[in-house]
Amino acid sequence: MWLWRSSKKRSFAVSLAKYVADISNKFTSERGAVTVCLSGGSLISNLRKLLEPPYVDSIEWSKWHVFWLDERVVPKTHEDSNYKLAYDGLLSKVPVPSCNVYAINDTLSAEGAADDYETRLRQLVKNGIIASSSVTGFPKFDLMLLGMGPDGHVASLFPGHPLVKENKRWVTFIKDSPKPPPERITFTFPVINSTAYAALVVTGAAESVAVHSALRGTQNSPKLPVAMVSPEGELKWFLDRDAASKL
Ligand SMILES: O=C1O[C@H](COP(=O)(O)O)[C@@H](O)[C@H](O)[C@H]1O
Repeated sequence: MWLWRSSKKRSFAVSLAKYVADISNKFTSERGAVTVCLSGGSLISNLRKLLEPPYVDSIEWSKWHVFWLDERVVPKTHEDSNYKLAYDGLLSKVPVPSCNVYAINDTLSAEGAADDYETRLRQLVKNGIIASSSVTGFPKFDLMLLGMGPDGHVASLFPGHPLVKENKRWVTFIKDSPKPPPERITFTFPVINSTAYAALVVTGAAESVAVHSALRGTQNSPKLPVAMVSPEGELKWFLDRDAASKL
């Protein structure tokens, strides 16, 4: 596990952009494509330096395939949509082909949208766009960019919720999310933990207690969802000064 702590907001965003660009370049040159999973929340603004030189010009955006670790079951035009957040803040400003952007079907129920997303992922594994983990048999995305809420949730996997124990489904749904909106779909931990590269990108003082619990907690501390992120590949934490303030 690798930890990057920042004392300046600017260098935090630059370090994150360099990390994403380096991984993107590795996969696009090695296998002609890169599968990138986005979160909602503060992540998209934390990726802002990707839109500036040298990163915006060095990334082969046409080879990106974009997924969501979790999505709120709302229309794509709704202010709560993680797709809308990413589209407005990143995807509308770079030449990722629209056919490579895998948004949920927002006309379906939460159950239906989760089933549909999992079916589409299975198809993309079959045709080789998404790799498959030889260790777990779950899909192996190239890069997951995870945010974390102040309660230690990642994707839409919340502390104490039974979904954190789901070990068969690739994508599941929640109808009682403690954070609004209540209906969401989410990747499960076996999928998250099969990724090749994962970055936990955390900013803000409100998150510092959960960061401390995940990184310095004792065995007696309750295990937050964020502490269950343990990929077979590489995990890096990107913390700004406020999020790291209790370490
Ligand atoms: O609801 C959500 O929250 C988490 C954390 O958001 P943040 O604003 O505290 O960074 C986010 O990672 C997730 O994708 C989103 O649906």
